[in-house]
Amino acid sequence: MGSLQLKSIRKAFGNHEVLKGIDLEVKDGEFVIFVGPSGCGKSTLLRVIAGLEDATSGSVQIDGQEVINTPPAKRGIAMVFQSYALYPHLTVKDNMGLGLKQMGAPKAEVDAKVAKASGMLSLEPYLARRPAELSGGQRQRVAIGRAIVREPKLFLFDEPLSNLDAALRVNTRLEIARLHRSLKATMIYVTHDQVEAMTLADKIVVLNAGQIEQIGSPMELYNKPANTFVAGFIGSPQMNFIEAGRLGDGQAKTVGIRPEHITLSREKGDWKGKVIHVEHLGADTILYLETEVTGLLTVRLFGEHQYDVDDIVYATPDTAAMHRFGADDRVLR
Ligand SMILES: Nc1ncnc2c1ncn2[C@@H]1O[C@H](COP(=O)(O)OP(=O)(O)OP(=O)(O)O)[C@@H](O)[C@H]1O
Repeated sequence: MGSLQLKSIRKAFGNHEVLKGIDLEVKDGEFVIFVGPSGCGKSTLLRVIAGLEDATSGSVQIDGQEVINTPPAKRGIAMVFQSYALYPHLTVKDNMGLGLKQMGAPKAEVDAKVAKASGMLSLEPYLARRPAELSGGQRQRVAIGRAIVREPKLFLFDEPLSNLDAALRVNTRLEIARLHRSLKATMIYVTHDQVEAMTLADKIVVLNAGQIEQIGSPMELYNKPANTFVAGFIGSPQMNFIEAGRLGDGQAKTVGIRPEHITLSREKGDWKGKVIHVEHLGADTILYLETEVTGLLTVRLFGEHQYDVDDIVYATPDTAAMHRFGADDRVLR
């Protein structure tokens, strides 16, 4: 079991209120990811859940039990940090088993659980090494293994892949997804990386300036953003925002259209413009246009295209995929 309930969590450092009333329900077995711009309070919220930071007010319940006054070690959680936080003088095996050993578990149990976790993470060849003799990816797997060995109710990950190179990030991401499936554990994960959030999460929590902007599955946030903040934050390249009046829409303030929901033609279309930059990414091409109606417009075309800087083109949006936002920046349905 590992459900989590946060009620009205507030946290201030001096006069600076970093969390402004967070309410959140995480079900047993869910994978929940916190995203948001730098400084919005993601890590602070994770640390409040872990008990590494005291909330100024509010309630944290794990499996229905209030833990706000419970020390971190007694909350039944395990945290994996970006910096691995391994003991340099201990071997991989001892790093992984230390938590259980300190809790007084018998040696045979510690050995069995370390063997099982190291099997899941393909760490068997490295058990006798010390952290300095491992690559970054291997160290992060040891940190994850150490969390698994403790069989926590909740796994908390604070940007665990940020120190890894691109290829290793992908591998380790797959490994975390696989672990989540096999352990059926509750995981809460902080990241800057959109791809990680979209691919790993059952539920994404978008935070902004200490408040939740929207909670939803990755595709809900992509297809039905509640406001311009979420619309602009989820999706890369970013959604285009156009002043609604320019499109003759008197009711909305802003119209949003994703770069992949626009087609281009050299002959005809809705918005005439000039190509100002082209990015060939292999599987797709990103074009930046300047059009009279929309101003700067980003267009994403699948495959390779022969458009060049200074070409005159016509862009046509898929009107069914447009998002309309009102004066308060909330979506109009
Ligand atoms: N111990 C502290 N003392 C004072 N201010 C703090 C402390 N820890 C965090 N803050 C401030 O709280 C705010 C939120 O920080 P937090 O680390 O939670 O953000 P974040 O969303 O995780 O950012 P990033 O993505 O850059 O890691 C920031 O303005 C930060 O400067």
